[in-house]
Amino acid sequence: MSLSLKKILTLVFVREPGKILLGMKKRGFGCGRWNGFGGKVEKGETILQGAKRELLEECGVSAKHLESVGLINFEFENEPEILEVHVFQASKYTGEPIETEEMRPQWYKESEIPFHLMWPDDELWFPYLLSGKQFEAFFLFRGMDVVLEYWIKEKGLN
Ligand SMILES: Nc1nc(SCCc2ccccc2)c2[nH]cnc2n1
Repeated sequence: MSLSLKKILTLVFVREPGKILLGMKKRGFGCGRWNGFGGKVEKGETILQGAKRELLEECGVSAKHLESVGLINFEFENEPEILEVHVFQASKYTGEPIETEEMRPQWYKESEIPFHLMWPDDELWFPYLLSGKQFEAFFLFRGMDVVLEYWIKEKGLN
């Protein structure tokens, strides 16, 4: 069996009552879509440290404590590398979000999330994120716009 190539990535959502901070990706993977803040986990750092680092680098927000909310595996048809995305949320943080080369931050009301300008899977798992339900999910993509298959499971606290 082939070695499954996994790329470990992070995704962080900053929360205020009734609102969520999204960033417009200005370059690279997912460019042109609103998303959480995140990216690669570097050698020598934990996934949690990587998540905090990316949040700070991408919008200047410093989160002392991140809450783990989900784990999503993304597979793309005919590509060997699976993206394993660790999803977190931050409700305690310091710093006003600022625009960087990577991301343009904007607060959205939870009732006005711009799903048409986000990855097509997001509207499927956002209800878990917004309701604070921990979840695991899998999405098989054809290209960047079509979800061929998926599942989402709610996770009890271990
Ligand atoms: N919401 C969402 N995010 C991603 S990639 C998130 C991880 C990442 C990757 C690269 C730079 C920064 C952050 C997705 N891929 C396929 N559907 C998706 N949905």
